[in-house]
Amino acid sequence: MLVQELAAKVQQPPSRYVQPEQYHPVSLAVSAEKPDPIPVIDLSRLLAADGADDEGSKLRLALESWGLFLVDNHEIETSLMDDLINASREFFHLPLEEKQKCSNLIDGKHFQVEGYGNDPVASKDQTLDWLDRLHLRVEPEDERNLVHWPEHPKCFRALLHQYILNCKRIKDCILRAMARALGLEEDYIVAQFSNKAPSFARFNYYPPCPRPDLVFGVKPHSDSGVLTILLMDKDVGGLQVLKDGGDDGVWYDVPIVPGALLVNVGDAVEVLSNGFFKSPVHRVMTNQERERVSVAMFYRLDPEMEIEPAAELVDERQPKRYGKTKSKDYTTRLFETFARGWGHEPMEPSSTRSGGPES
Ligand SMILES: O=C(O)CCC(=O)C(=O)O
Ligand SMILES: [Fe+2]
Repeated sequence: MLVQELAAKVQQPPSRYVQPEQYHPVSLAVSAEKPDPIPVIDLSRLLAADGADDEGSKLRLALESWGLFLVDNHEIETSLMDDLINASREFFHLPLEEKQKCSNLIDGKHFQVEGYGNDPVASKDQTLDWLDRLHLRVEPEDERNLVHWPEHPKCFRALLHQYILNCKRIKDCILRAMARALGLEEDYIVAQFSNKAPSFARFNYYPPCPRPDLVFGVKPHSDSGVLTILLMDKDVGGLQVLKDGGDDGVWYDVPIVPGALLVNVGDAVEVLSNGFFKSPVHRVMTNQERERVSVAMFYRLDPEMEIEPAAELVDERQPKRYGKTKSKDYTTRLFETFARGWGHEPMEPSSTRSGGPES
């Protein structure tokens, strides 16, 4: 059942949405105090940077400590971001029959990654998250499956297309700056993308939830790909990031900064950087009164591509922390661990990490 329909009916979340006690959203430490605030990086200054100046070192520090940062001065018009969020909200507010035209179920039964509906469910023991989604493969452009792209609101497709073009530009700038910050050749990360590398737009819709103390909007996970660019609801927060990993980690609210986008690295960058850059564990809290909408752009490598730490970042002092893995094997492990309840496992040498609801 769609969470939106459920939310309109029930006073209490059904047991399938209630987290086991040890994972209750409130039983984990949350801190409003930030050791160092999540940085806001100015993209135009980053572009001009040569890696040694302020913005480049700010980026490096952000990715070593948080694994994420906010970015402004990115040249996406505020009106485009607002219109896309509004069009997404409008889509989720359409009658069910209209939304079902984009359904992610084939013949009403078999789940496929693209389309509108629930997140995939791997087992009957899986605790479910309080959200619905519209998931679209947006690149390569000639492989777009327009049957899943909403026809209403009328502006939706054009806005999304415009937004994708802008995000691609931002993604490439950031990946180049990241390579510079790691001391690698500027195109090192960009060159890992083949023209078959897929990217996805994921529209998340979180209806109000009667028990934010028991239910997650999205349970803790890390994103498996290379980079995620997130456009957040301007009015309703909920995203939190875990600092310093492991059981002793502390959760911090990601602030809403008007006009800024959130960028986080995924597991693939953690591997390529030999662990210098962290793929952050994050989660989404629900809200009792207000719905929330977000749009995530996920950039992934070609599923057949093998990745491993850059040779330049491995030496006697910094031994290789991850083995060689096929990109698509992340996707498989991602979904298995996420379904088990905690979409992240402590890193071990030569193992891969996994997480992320983006499958
Ligand atoms: O809605 C958000 O703020 C984040 C969602 C998220 O983490 C994801 O879609 O992977
Ligand atoms: Fe995520």
